[in-house]
Amino acid sequence: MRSVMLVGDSGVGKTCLLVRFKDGAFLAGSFISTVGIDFRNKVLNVDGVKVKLQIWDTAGQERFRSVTHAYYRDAHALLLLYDVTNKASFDNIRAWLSEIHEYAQQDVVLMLLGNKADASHDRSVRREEGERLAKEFGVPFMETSARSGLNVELAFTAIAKELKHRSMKEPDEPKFKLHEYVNKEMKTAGCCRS
Ligand SMILES: Nc1nc2c(ncn2[C@@H]2O[C@H](COP(=O)(O)OP(=O)(O)OP(=O)(O)O)[C@@H](O)[C@H]2O)c(=O)[nH]1
Repeated sequence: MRSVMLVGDSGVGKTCLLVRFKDGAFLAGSFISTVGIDFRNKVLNVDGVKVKLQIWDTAGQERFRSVTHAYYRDAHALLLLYDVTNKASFDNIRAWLSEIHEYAQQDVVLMLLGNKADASHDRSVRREEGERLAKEFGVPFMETSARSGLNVELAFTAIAKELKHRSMKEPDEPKFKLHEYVNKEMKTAGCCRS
């Protein structure tokens, strides 16, 4: 079982992203903030191998930070989210990265996601800004939408591929490079993969 944690400000869409991935649906209706931490399991078939993901949905609210800090250490991968319609959530990414640096394992698999890419009218963070920040910190990046499904499957599959590769360590197998995989997928998909 590989453990993946969703982190980022309150309201960026962590719960919705997980529900979209797990159930293929958008959690419409009023926003119910996560209290503390919650998890869902999902088994993925990665190149013919079953990869079990335990996906932790953390509360973004400041008052739950001490609860979530305790879980960082056990995470094999982190999906760090901001909301493209909320500039403050983007500006906070630097603070999230230093928190990750402090509490997570050094070799944790990390990916930055700009969520709510569907909300083009309310957008306040351009894709290029997300790309630039991700490049500065050397992490793979993609925009997602829990509402439309854009890149949701891809984000989790990319993480699962990397985790599978790390756990197998077969010397004959060519090294999987998460960065290259994401870049290639983004290029083929163009702007609008769902
Ligand atoms: N347009 C749009 N709205 C979204 C998307 N994802 C989430 N939302 C909305 O954003 C709000 C917050 O979503 P949540 O998934 O509950 O946010 P969260 O990050 O889990 O918040 P906390 O639990 O407080 O940390 C809800 O009203 C969702 O309907 C998306 O991809 N597009």
